[in-house]
Amino acid sequence: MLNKIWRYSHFYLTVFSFLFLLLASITGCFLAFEPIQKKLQPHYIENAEDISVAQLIDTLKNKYDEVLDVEVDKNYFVKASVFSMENDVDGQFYINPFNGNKIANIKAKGAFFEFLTNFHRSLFLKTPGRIFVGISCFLLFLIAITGLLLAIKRQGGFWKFCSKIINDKSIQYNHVTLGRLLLIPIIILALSGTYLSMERFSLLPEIKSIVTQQESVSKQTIPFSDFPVFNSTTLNDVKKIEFPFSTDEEDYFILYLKDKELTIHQKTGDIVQTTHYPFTKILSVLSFNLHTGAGSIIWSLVLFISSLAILYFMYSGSIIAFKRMRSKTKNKYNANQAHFVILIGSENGGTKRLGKTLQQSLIKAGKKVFLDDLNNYKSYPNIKQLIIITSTYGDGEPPNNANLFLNKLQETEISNPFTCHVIGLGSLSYSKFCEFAKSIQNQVVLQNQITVPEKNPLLIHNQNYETFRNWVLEWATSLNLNLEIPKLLASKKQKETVFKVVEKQNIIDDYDETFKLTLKSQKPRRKFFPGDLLGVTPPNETSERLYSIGKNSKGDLLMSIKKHSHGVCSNYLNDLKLNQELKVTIQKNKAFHFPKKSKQVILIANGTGIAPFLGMIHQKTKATINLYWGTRTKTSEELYKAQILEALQKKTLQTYDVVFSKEESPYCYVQDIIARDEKDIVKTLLSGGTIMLCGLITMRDGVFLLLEKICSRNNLSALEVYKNKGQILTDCY
Ligand SMILES: Cc1cc2nc3c(=O)[nH]c(=O)nc-3n(C[C@H](O)[C@H](O)[C@H](O)COP(=O)(O)O)c2cc1C
Repeated sequence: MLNKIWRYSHFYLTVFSFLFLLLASITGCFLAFEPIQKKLQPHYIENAEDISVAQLIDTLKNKYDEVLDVEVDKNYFVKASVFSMENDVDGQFYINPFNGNKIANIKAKGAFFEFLTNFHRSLFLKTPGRIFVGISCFLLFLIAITGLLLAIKRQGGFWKFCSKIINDKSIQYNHVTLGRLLLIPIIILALSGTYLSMERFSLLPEIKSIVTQQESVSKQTIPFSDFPVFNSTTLNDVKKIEFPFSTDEEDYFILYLKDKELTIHQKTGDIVQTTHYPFTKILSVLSFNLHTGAGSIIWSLVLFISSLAILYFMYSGSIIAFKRMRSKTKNKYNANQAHFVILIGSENGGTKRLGKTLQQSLIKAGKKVFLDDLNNYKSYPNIKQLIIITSTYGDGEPPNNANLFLNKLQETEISNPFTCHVIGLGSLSYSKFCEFAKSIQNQVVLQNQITVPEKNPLLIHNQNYETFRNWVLEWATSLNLNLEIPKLLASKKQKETVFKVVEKQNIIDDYDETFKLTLKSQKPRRKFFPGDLLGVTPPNETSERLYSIGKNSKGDLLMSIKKHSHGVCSNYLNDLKLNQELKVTIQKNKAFHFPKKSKQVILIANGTGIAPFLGMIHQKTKATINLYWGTRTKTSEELYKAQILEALQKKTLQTYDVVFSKEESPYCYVQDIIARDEKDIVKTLLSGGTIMLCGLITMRDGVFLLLEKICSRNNLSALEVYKNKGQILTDCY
């Protein structure tokens, strides 16, 4: 409940103050450079703050006929007002406090910074603007605090707040990590700004200065340079020194320090009056310095980074909020009608996306399905299958919308029996990998009315969609369900690109017809990688077909397609003529890109699944590549032979093994030669190398069976571990 309050407050506070924070942060970024730019001025004298007042007064009295006052600003620039017989050194100007020499005239504040300061303070809206900026500043403080509370919850408690955050490359990771780093400067920025606004509108309590008076006790006249108070005070503490108006004893030195004012007898050097400023005034000076960075380059830089970070938080926060809103649940059937119930445990919406994809596939297959949060679990009168998909947070804890589930599971009476499957999403970087899914599995097996076919839940690392999709397909097959689940998670509509057919080659053998299309990108040129997917929508059709694509050594796009006699898309592509243009989309498929870090890569394909590998074998890489391909006949090999030989010659491909299932040969299927090369497989898995599979699901299942045996025969980890580590990549259909 509390967590919900923090989350909504964090969100709505940001929404209310969005525009003001945006403008204030942008101007703040520039204003942070003002103190830096000041320190780079020629009249900046290093170590000026260490000079004693006695030394400064002595120097000035000797140099000028009369001195009226001296001011020391936040950057320790010293301004003196003097009378002198020499014209050019009369009036007020900057001096070098070491020798009293004039170093620069006083200039008005730069027009640029003047403009920015006014905009930053009031957005040129005068008093209402100042009020809004002040309120936004306070809201920024509340946003920081609610963000802190949310982060503490996410990390699994106050003491774990500072523990390592695992980089799951998500925008949340950047949001939380940066927030943790810059939390304190941002809170200081927000509080000091709020304080200055409160002071401006007289909202601070009125506290009077405390004045204490003393009699001048000594009667002896001593030189200024011997005054104890002048000797013990350096310019570091001084804001202003007013000199006595005349030599009359009733006229005093007034020394304005950061926290008090001293009235000093001009003959004896005794302090005759001390005015202690109230703490509200001292805080005001401190707030000004902290909010503007005055006097410190390092703090100015911290403020600059913090202002930039606020802009980033607004961006990343918007993306996170948008993703959450997009993952809101919509149901076609209600809980009472549903035969299939999908319950989700998700904090940031990733898990919900998978649930929604399954929901849509089931609806397309004509099934009554209901999707909800795990926390809303109740009795479902018509349920047959319950699918629980959940992530894990904190240190093995439930995500926000699932913390009540385990209790509800025990308390809810089940009216009719059903089957339950549990899928866990998590990250292997956490010691308690998918712990919450495991806890659910342990609890559901104890329920009498629930059948749990799997001994263990399916555990998915890094939201690997391919693993999820494969599970769904297997689950659907076990229920005799004809389920279509997209190859890729739905993403935003892709832009269409025009390609031209530059080569087409057909091969017909005794079994089927296969053809290879070479396409050149026309305008707008599109970058693509082998393994990406090409979306083709045949004329008069609405649904897009996706093909894995390769690349030849010239950078042209390669497609390898089997012609189906009634296949609308394969016939459309086969009918394309040379130089004919076609509009397609390219969908990034990062999950099947060539691994950049692996030193050894084994590529396994059957049939037209060789297409993406035709590109990968031409890549410049330090990895050793071994290609295994299974096809039916020697004739079908002719389509790709030239490219494969070229790669072998150029040594971008190290070995190539082909097996023919319909020819006389020692091996029939790719699994057979892989079994022959067991040692290489073991070496690849142990050295962190990658095995990539592309082709038919039946081929994939056969290879997986073999790999499982190889793993257990050689005392390797279970195949699942390598899949989860991303060492086994598949693109199968
Ligand atoms: C702060 C934090 C703590 C996490 N703790 C765990 C954990 O203990 N075990 C685990 O397997 N995954 C953990 N994860 C990973 C998430 O479960 C994983 O990223 C999941 O896919 C997020 O799904 P969602 O977007 O639906 O919330 C953690 C992630 C974060 C950001």
